[in-house]
Amino acid sequence: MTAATMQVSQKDFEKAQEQLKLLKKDPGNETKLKLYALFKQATEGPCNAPKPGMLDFVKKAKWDAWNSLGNLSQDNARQKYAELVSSLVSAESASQKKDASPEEGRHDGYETLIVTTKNNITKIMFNRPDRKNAINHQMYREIIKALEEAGKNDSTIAVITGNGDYYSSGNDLNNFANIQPGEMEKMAKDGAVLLKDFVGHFIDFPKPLIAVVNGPAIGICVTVLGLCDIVYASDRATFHSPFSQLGQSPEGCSSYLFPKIMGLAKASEMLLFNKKLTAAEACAQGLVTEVFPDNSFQKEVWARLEAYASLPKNSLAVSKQLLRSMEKEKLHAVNSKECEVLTERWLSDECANAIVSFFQKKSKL
Ligand SMILES: CCCCC/C=C/CC(=O)SCCNC(=O)CCNC(=O)[C@H](O)C(C)(C)COP(=O)(O)OP(=O)(O)OC[C@H]1O[C@@H](n2cnc3c(N)ncnc32)[C@H](O)[C@@H]1OP(=O)(O)O
Repeated sequence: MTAATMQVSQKDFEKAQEQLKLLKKDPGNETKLKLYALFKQATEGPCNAPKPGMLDFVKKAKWDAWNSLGNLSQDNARQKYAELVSSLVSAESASQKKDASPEEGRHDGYETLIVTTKNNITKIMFNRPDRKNAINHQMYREIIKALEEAGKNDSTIAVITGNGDYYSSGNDLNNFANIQPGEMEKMAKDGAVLLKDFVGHFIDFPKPLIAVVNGPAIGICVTVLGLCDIVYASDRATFHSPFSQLGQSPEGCSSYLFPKIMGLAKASEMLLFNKKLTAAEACAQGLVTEVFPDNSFQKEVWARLEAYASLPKNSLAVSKQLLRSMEKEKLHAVNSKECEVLTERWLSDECANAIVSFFQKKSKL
C-alpha cells in the first residue's frame, strides 16, 4: 500500500467514526462486533488482550471478534472499517428514501384518507388514526371524491378500510361543536345535505364495494356497511350504533337495510338500544360476511381480494348493479327520510346534551 493510499485510508477512517455516530438505526450486534474488532485492529493491531472467562459473554464475544482478525494489518483494518460504515450509511439512506417516496399508485389531493390503486383495487383508507378515524366534514367530502374516482377509474373493485387500531369512530363530534345559537339550523341543514350526498354515493357506487373492518366501528361507518357488497372483519372489530344514546337516529339506510339483513328484533337491539356487536355476532346476524383472526387478517383478506380483483371487471360491475338496481330508488327515498329526521334530531335538546356531555366529561361509550 502506498503512503498516499494510507493517508486517504486514515482520513476515511476518522470520517467513518463520525458517520457511525450519525446512524439513526442500530446496526445490530453482529455488525457492532465487526466494527469493534476492526476498530481495535486498526488502532491497536492484532489482539493482545488476555482471553476473558467463558461466563463473561459480552467481553468474550468482543475478544473473539477482534482475535478472529489475526494478523490483518492496521491499514487494512482501517480500510475495512471505513467500507463497512459506508455500506451502513448507504443502506440507511436508501431505506429513508424508500420511506419518503410516495406509496405506489397513491392518488393525490387527500388529507384525511390514503387512496391507492394497485392490482385492480382502489383502496380508500380512513387516515386520522389519532382521532380513531372520526369522520369530519373534510373527510366526508374526501370519501365522496374518492368514491367518484374509484367508480370511474380502471380498478375492478373498491375497498374501504381504516388506518390504525380503529376502523372508524363514526361522525366526528366536533362537527357539532362551536356552533353559535343562531347558526344551529344552518348547521343541521348543511349537515343533512352533506350526509345525503355521502350516503347517496354508497347507494350509487357502480362496482363491488368491500369493507375491510380492521377494528372497532361506530355510528355512520357501521350503518353504511349495509350498502357494501362484502364486509370482512377482524375478530378485534366491534359494531356499535349508539344513536339513542346520542339523541340521534339511524342513517346510512340502516333503518331499512338492517331489519332486512338481520331481522327486526336484532336490528332494533342495535339501532334503538345501542347494542354493541362483536365481529362474530355481526357475522351471525349477516352484517359481516366473514371474520378473520386479527393476526392473519390483512394477509388473508388482501390475498382474497387480489384474487377477486382479477375477475372480469365489466361482468362484476353489471352483476353488482343488477343485485342492487331493484332497491336503488327505495334506498334513495330511505336516505332522504333519514336525513330529514336527523335534521330535527340535531336541533333537539337530547342531542345537544349528549354532545356537551362528550366534550365536558370526555365520556366514553
Ligand atoms: C355531516 C354530518 C353527518 C353526521 C352523521 C351522523 C353519524 C352518527 C354517528 O356516527 S354516531 C357515532 C359518533 N361517535 C361517537 O360517539 C364516538 C365518540 N368517541 C368515543 O366514544 C371514544 O373516543 C372511542 C370509544 C371511540 C375511543 O375511546 P379511547 O379511550 O380508546 O380513545 P380516546 O377517546 O382517547 O380517542 C382518542 C382521541 O380521539 C377523539 N375521538 C375519537 N372519536 C371521536 C369522535 N367520533 N368525535 C370526536 N373526537 C373523537 C377523542 O376525543 C380523543 O381525543 P383527545 O385525545 O383530544 O382526548
